[in-house]
Amino acid sequence: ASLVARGSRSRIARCLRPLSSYANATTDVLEPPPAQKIKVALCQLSVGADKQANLATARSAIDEAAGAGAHLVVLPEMWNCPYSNDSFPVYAEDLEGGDAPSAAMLAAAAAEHRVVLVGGSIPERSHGRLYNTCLVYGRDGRLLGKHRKVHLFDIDIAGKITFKESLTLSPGEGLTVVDTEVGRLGIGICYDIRFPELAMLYAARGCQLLVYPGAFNMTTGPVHWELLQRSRAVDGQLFVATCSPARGAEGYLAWGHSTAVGPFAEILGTTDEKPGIVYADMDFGQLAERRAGMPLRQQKRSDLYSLLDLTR
Ligand SMILES: O=C(O)CCC(=O)C(=O)O
Repeated sequence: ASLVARGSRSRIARCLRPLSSYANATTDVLEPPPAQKIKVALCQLSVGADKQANLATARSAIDEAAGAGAHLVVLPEMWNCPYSNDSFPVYAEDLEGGDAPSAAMLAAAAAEHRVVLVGGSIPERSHGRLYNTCLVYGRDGRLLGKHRKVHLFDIDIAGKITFKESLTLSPGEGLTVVDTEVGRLGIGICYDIRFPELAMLYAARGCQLLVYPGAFNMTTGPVHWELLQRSRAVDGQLFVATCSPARGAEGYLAWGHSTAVGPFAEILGTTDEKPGIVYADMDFGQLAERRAGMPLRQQKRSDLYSLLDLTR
């Protein structure tokens, strides 16, 4: 009953559908939009306690990236606030409530520079709950998509790192595929990258590039960050981009290493832990080439296994 009260009625109803009714849900692979060649900028930003300063830092990075000819600009996870459960409620913005300076800055910057902007993530307040939310803007500054992190970062690795986003945040309830002027994007936030089914559903829906704003840490970053990106790219035969905050001197220490990966798992651009912008050229025409050379989609044994898209 409490679940229903929290607004999950439709989700429960969906779960009660007989499995057989999903049978064809993921076999219909959507064709991607026409292939484009784009320049992507991943802005690895310094983030501190001063929200105004964080906004100014983000704005000047977008300006710089656009000035360098980027068509798609990406910001990090939680770029307007320190990454901590104490900070999320304090820095959160109500996107429908009219007082959302971070969102306003993103919309204005996208429109002014005529770039597609994947605005990292910020804490969002909505109807008494908090979400870790990514806003995607088109070249006219219009909001094209909103992804609320669906897999919350709740881990406890003894003696290394404990974090529990669910203490303050609620999970999103949907997948986010966004058709933009630069191509079809699938959006995930940080921990979402650990779930291959999400990425494979995005691939099935014709996404050309998966974008994950993220802030891995000093324990999982060195071992998993690049591995996960290259895995998602090679499984889905598509492009992957991640964007992290730069590493600060205290508090949550982000791994950094914002990276762009091609559909053969090749690293197209990466960096260390310091602030900076990573540029990568992506030719979405390569997707057809890679998929023709290694026709994994046709070779799948759908008679033995399949991925169910429960959102359809
Ligand atoms: O998956 C990890 O190791 C890190 C994830 C994370 O930092 C996050 O989801 O914010």
